[in-house]
Amino acid sequence: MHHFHYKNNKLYAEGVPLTEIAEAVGTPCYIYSQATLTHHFKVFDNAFSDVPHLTCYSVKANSNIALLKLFASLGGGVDVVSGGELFRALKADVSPKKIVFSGVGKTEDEIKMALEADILMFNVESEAELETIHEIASHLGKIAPIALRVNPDIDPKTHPYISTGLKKSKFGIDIKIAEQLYLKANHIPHIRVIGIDCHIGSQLTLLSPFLDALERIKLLYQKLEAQGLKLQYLDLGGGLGIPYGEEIPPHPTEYAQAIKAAAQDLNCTLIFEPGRVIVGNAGILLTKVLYLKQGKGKTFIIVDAAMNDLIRPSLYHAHHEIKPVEKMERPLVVADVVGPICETGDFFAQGRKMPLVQSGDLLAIMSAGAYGFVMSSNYNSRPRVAEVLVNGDRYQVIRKRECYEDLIRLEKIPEWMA
Ligand SMILES: Cc1ncc(COP(=O)(O)O)c(C=O)c1O
Ligand SMILES: N[C@@H](CCCC[NH3+])C(=O)O
Repeated sequence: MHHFHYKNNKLYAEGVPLTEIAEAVGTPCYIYSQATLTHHFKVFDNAFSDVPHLTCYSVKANSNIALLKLFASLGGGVDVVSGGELFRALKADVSPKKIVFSGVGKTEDEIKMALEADILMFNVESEAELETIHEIASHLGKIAPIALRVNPDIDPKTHPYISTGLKKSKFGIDIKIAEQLYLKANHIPHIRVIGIDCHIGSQLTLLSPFLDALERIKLLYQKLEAQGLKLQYLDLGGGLGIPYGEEIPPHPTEYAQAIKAAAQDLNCTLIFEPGRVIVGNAGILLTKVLYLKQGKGKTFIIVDAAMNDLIRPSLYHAHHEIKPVEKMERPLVVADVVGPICETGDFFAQGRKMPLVQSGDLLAIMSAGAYGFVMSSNYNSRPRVAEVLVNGDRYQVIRKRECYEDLIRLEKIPEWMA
């Protein structure tokens, strides 16, 4: 379904021309399609509708509270990795019993907050963390529901920065020692062992690493069951990739069929933590061309968005399609699309065939709904941009553009300098 589409050579988000949003809200800004968000969530969730499951949207991909509210209204839970994400989820009225808490470095305050909220479970990533959770739970007179996040040592065949399920990575508990830790955890008074979890990486474009990981997890699950430890939840994390350019990742229904077939002999509730596959292609970053500049043997298209707004190209050399908001007869050039920041790494595309745009033209940087706004910063003291949600013919700003005052609001000049 294409909710970002051309009509009369103009790019629309659902029923709204992007030129209209640019005029009213200004650029740069993020624009999300509610129809796409809803469709992606439903396609994923419905693919598992014939088995007990819970879709826990991974908040880190895009944490805007309006989006969390939307997924909660569709019956979703969430996967959080910090107190801040938990706070947002609770504000968005996500049911605490649909919240899982992952992450290698949960602080005491975060653990306390999650215990007080009565979340579904902690995905525990080390023995030391398990002990801390136990200590805090016993202070509070609570029982902490947990799963161990097991590292199955599988190569997800994705970018090294977003691979998490290899033995050498910081994530999860080595599958070789997980069994012992399970048996130990099962006897800790303020801990209730209810699940098993793994997450091997992000932007996976093959099914096989998911299935290889599941095979290993399944073996451990069955070993534990044989020893009388029956786990109620099997959390397979997130990671399903999306097409940014040429790649063709498995469709969620294909993914679901393969997982369901492999897990059919396990009598448990499946949990998923999809992020990118739900929001990635439901958002764009709208930007305006500021200047054209002829470099040595190449053209620079300088736009008003920068790496502080969308860091994926700079950080991972990630590919994002860049489309003109108004299609015109223009010759093609090979260009670098760059931002105003004082870093050579501040680019959205390098050596890309682009229409020879002019100053004032609008461009849409596609597939920017996941790990876009959430990874933005104030580098170069650039206010963070607005986020806009489109719903049919309507749209609304769901996060205002920051102003210069916002940039210094939390800062203080020491008294001795006054
Ligand atoms: C524990 C965990 N769950 C879920 C996700 C979501 O991943 P994705 O956005 O690739 O679906 C991540 C990010 O990789 C993660 O670290
Ligand atoms: N930030 C990464 C994904 C990280 C996944 C987090 N576990 C990206 O933009 O692709």
